[in-house]
Amino acid sequence: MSTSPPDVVVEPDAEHLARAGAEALVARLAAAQAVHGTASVVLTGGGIGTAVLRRVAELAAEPVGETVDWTAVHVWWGDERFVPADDDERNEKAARRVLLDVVGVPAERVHAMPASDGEFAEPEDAAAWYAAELAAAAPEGRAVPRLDVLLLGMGPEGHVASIFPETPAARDERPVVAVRDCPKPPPTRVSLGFAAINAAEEVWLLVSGEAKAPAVAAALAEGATAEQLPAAGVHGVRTTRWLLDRAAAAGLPVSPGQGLKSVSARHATDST
Ligand SMILES: O=C1O[C@H](COP(=O)(O)O)[C@@H](O)[C@H](O)[C@H]1O
Repeated sequence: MSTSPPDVVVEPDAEHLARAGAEALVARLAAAQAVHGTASVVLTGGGIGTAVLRRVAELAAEPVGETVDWTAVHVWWGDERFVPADDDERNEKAARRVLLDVVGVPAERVHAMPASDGEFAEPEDAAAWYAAELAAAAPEGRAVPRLDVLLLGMGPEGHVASIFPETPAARDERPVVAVRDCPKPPPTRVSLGFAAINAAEEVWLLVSGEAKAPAVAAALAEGATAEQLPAAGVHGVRTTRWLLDRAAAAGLPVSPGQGLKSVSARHATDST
């Protein structure tokens, strides 16, 4: 499938990145609601991903944030740690605390991945259930519903969601996969696979810090396969956007504006 080249947005530091990401997300959700009545977002865990959600919650109290009707937003997750529901490692727990409970997304629109102390004892069963949830929300014959924005963090080795390099998840063609023996703790997880991630309208990778600069550069260069470097294997149907701070962008071969397509998040507009 041919996809347009990624946009690359570089902000001075993590704080500006979180602010820019939050502003862009609010604008995107508002635009999707203007067209469809509802919007859908796929959340990520991680440091900068959670910082963006915190900034979105702060924006919600400002006029610009009021452009989103949070009762009409569907929330999904890109990956989750298969631990008890109240474990601090849960991506869901952080998202609820910093954003969802603050802005009041209705429970029926919050599509959390199962926890290990819930209905399913095995992550494979949890993954199959989440795949069925996605399919139930999708149009006939499709595996996933319209996902307006899918947020991803990235690890220093290039993992996205819980797809780690050279692991079974990186070779799995199912929309949702169970992850065991994850190189980063906790070891048991559930993750969207490439098939679901790459069905999203827009995929935004939020990356901060110099430790991630080599993987950012490798993912944006030609050559790496998705199995070797999962971040290189993700893209949106319409848009793929890398939101970086200067430290994470340090390994890019050319500075934005001199070869890479560079846009300001503030000016990222919806063309739905
Ligand atoms: O384990 C995970 O890590 C990534 C990146 O986290 P970060 O703290 O290095 O930004 C995150 O995107 C993913 O959702 C999470 O489960």
